[in-house]
Amino acid sequence: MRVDFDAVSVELGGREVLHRVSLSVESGHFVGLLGPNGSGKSTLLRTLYRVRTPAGGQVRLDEADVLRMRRRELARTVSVMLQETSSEFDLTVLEVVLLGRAPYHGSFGRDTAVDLRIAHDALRRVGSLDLVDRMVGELSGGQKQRVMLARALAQGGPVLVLDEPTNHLDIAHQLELMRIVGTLDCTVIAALHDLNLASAHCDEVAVLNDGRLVAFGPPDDVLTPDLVREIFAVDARYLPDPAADRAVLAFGHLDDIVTPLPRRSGHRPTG
Ligand SMILES: Nc1ncnc2c1ncn2[C@@H]1O[C@H](COP(=O)(O)OP(=O)(O)OP(=O)(O)O)[C@@H](O)[C@H]1O
Repeated sequence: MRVDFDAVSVELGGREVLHRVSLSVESGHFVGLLGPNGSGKSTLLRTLYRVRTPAGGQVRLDEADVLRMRRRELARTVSVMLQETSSEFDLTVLEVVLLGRAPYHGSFGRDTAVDLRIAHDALRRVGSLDLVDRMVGELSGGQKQRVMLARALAQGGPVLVLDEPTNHLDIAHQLELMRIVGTLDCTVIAALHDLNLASAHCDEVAVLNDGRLVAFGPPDDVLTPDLVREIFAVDARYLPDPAADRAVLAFGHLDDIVTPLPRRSGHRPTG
């Protein structure tokens, strides 16, 4: 399913936090949404699952305006990996993952055998089936995050939205999450902070700065050292990674470049 943000503007607290953002995500593509803190990534994602209503512009799923879709239809179409909230602390892992099946039930619907199978499958895919009977409130940050991915997978829509999905994960689970997401047969939009992770796994990246879209395209075209320097205010350069047959971004403080640190005589190499 194709996702179109068409000149989307959002006002919050009397301030325009998104300014006419236009972005088209092709069906089946994995797009990384990048940008400094406060640049508007979460707000843009929220317009897609209708937690924020644009002051101007339109968000479309194929040709459908999300504001005109029925809530249940939207929930069956856009799966969202949320951060867990305190309301889930008293539920078991299985109960939380089954919440992803709610859009498929009537008001008093019960979980079916199919729902249970889908929930168990989702937990197996994220490597968390062993947690199935644990209370969510007792889990570590990374364990909770994998459970929330399982819930989004159980939701099963053709569009998947992830907001900083890897911030609690150790490096192995970061790579695993990106691998799982990359193999899904759906359109994925993920707010990410790790530029190398985005570069290695996304088809395209979109860069926001101060509520405006400043670049969109394949990661290698977009994430130039100049762009990274300008938008993220850090020094950036590519270093070869022969094992992966690609280059990776390395970062440093801009100040270190402008004003090199004085050499400390005690640490001079000998010999
Ligand atoms: N409820 C709100 N009321 C007023 N301003 C808000 C509200 N929510 C967010 N903002 C502001 O909107 C701007 C964009 O916030 P948003 O959370 O979308 O950024 P982000 O790029 O996701 O940031 P981060 O990387 O820190 O998660 C920020 O300046 C933020 O302070």
